Amino acid sequence: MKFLKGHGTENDFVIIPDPDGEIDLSAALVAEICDRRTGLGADGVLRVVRSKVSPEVSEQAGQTEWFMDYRNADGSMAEMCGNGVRVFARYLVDAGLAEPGEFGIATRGGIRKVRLQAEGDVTIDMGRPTVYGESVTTVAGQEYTGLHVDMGNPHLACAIGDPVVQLDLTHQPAFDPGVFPSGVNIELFNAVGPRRAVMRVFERGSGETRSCGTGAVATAVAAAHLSGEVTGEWIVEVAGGRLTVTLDEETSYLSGPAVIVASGDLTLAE
Ligand SMILES: N[C@@H](CCC[C@H](N)C(=O)O)C(=O)O
Repeated sequence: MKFLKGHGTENDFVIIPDPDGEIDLSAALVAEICDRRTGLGADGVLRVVRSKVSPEVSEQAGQTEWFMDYRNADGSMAEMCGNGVRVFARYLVDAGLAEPGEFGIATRGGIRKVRLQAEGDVTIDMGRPTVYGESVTTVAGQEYTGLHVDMGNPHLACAIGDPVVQLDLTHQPAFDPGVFPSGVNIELFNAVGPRRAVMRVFERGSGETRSCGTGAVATAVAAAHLSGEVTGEWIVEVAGGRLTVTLDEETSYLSGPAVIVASGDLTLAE
């Protein structure tokens, strides 16, 4: 099996090209690949498959050539992955499978339009965030209130008073399963100035990661709600770098670096 490794602000992925949809990617195989000690190690897997051979996105096939089949490190499927789409787009362009410029990528959460050149940052139109009410989470015994934001996948973005760098995010934060029956990605952030936030994230299916694109947009939405200025540009600083989120009346955009760092052949041990 051919593979590549890439990351977007250190949210890292194993990319598996499977244009004709021939690989049976079981949850166990994904978990094995993503294991950081016994596998290649990654926050998730991006299977690159043509939309027309992917029954899950058959209604998007007329508009997009490629489907990002995203899996979390534990093998579970997710609807969307913002950094994943950016790395996926970088792979398509580097591999000559898409032209630099603008094109759409199919995801379980719908089509996402990307914009990129041969080099440099990758920008995605992330769609209009859906904002629900407040909900609570408990992190290391401390309860925090946040905003439930849907980016295609579920988020709870919490502005907290404690410095996020000091949080113990080793364990799964508690959340209300009545509000999030399929689990949730939890962002904790400090608003550190006008239109700037420092964020940490505990991702559903992957644990704490060094960045999360959908989480960065959810954080900007929650921070913007608190500030009262619901449109404009936000810088979201994460452990792995810096993302720019732009909110307007209609939609949201996510920009940042996305790079491919390695490639090889993967032979599975017996
Ligand atoms: N890291 C991603 C989000 C990946 C999916 C998430 N863990 C979920 O289960 O919803 C991003 O960059 O958005």
